[in-house]
Amino acid sequence: MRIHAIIVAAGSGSRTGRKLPKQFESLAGKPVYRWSLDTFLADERIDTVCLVLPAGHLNEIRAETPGGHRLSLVAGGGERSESVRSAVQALTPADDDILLVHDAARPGLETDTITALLKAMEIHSAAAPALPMIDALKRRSGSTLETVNRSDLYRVQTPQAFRAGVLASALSHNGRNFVDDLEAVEAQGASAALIEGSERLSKITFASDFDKMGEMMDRQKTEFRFGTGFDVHAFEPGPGVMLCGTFIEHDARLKGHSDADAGWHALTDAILGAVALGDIGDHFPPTDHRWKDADSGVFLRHAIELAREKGWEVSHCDVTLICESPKIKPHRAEMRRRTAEVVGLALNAVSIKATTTEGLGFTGRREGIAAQAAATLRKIC
Ligand SMILES: Nc1ccn([C@@H]2O[C@H](COP(=O)(O)OP(=O)(O)OP(=O)(O)O)[C@@H](O)[C@H]2O)c(=O)n1
Ligand SMILES: C[C@](O)(CO)[C@H](O)COP(=O)(O)O
Repeated sequence: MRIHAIIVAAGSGSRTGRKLPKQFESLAGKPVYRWSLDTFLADERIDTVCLVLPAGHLNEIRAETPGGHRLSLVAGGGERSESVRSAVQALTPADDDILLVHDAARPGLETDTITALLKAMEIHSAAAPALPMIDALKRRSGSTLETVNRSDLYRVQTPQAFRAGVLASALSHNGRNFVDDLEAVEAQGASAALIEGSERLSKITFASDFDKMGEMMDRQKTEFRFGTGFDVHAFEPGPGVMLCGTFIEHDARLKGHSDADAGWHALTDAILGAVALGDIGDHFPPTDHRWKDADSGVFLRHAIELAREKGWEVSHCDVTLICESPKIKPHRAEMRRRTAEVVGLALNAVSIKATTTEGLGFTGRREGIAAQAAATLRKIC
């Protein structure tokens, strides 16, 4: 089963009263159509994206749109339903594939909506985001008004999700233009779910909608992740230990392939854990001679760089060192300073703590040191 996104962007946007079709106007830094295109392309669950354009814009948009083999561009028709038909024909999906049909004029698409639609599609053959009616509804009849019961009425948005076989047959058996794609399958009695829509998903229809939508797109969303790490190193004879980038004179050193800095190893794992990129051993195997006696700052910086490549920044960390000796407190300020420097954080976002295990276990018997760490990472979406 494959998942295909169709973005219809072949309309003329006549109701805006502007010359350029609304989907090509710039909004909060990029063309309107690019917002949902980028959201679909960034989503690894989506196998292919089909962007439907006015025939006259195909070459220009092809030149300025990245997307590789997952993106195809198709010429649309005179009505919205014709544009959807062109995309379905070009994609040739299998009957049980999922199609997500979306208006380019709704730039505020978020991944959460795609997730909710795909969940609904586990039991339904169609699904769409919808909002309840919040204003009173009236029907005019001559000079009098009649109140309409709004309890079962909804404003339906896009993307609208379908089993491809259901939508393809509904569109091919009826050549007319539908208000939306759900209308095409409603006549066939398909089971349809409504998931929670949002104001951010509103459509740009009139010129006045640009300002409202631009403000919403400017309001960026911050996503947070939290990771944890744990590490242990045994003592062996030596002049002292390296912990959180700080050398502490002691009657033993920590045994390890690298400098055995258990504090920074736990922190490295917390960062890798937050972004689900495996663990320190995957990236720096103890069998690799390059890491013999290595400064653990190299591991920490590498984890931060890997997270950064995926758009994540470390915003806080908290390390707990577990040992009877050496005493950590006199070195805590230096450990925080070194950690803040390497991770690129303000001092007040770096916590280093220490505890004993009250003489119990291997740390209590002074056989080694354990460390655990937590890290918060944030991403501006
Ligand atoms: N022949 C058409 C008509 C519309 N659409 C797309 O369908 C979406 C929703 O339609 P609507 O808001 O009605 O767009 P327009 O038809 O362009 O607007 P207008 O009715 O004001 O001309 C838009 O992304 C639009 O580009 C399309 O791909 N092909
Ligand atoms: C497809 C649609 O956006 C779903 O809400 C809506 O039906 C389009 O209507 P319009 O009259 O073409 O704007």
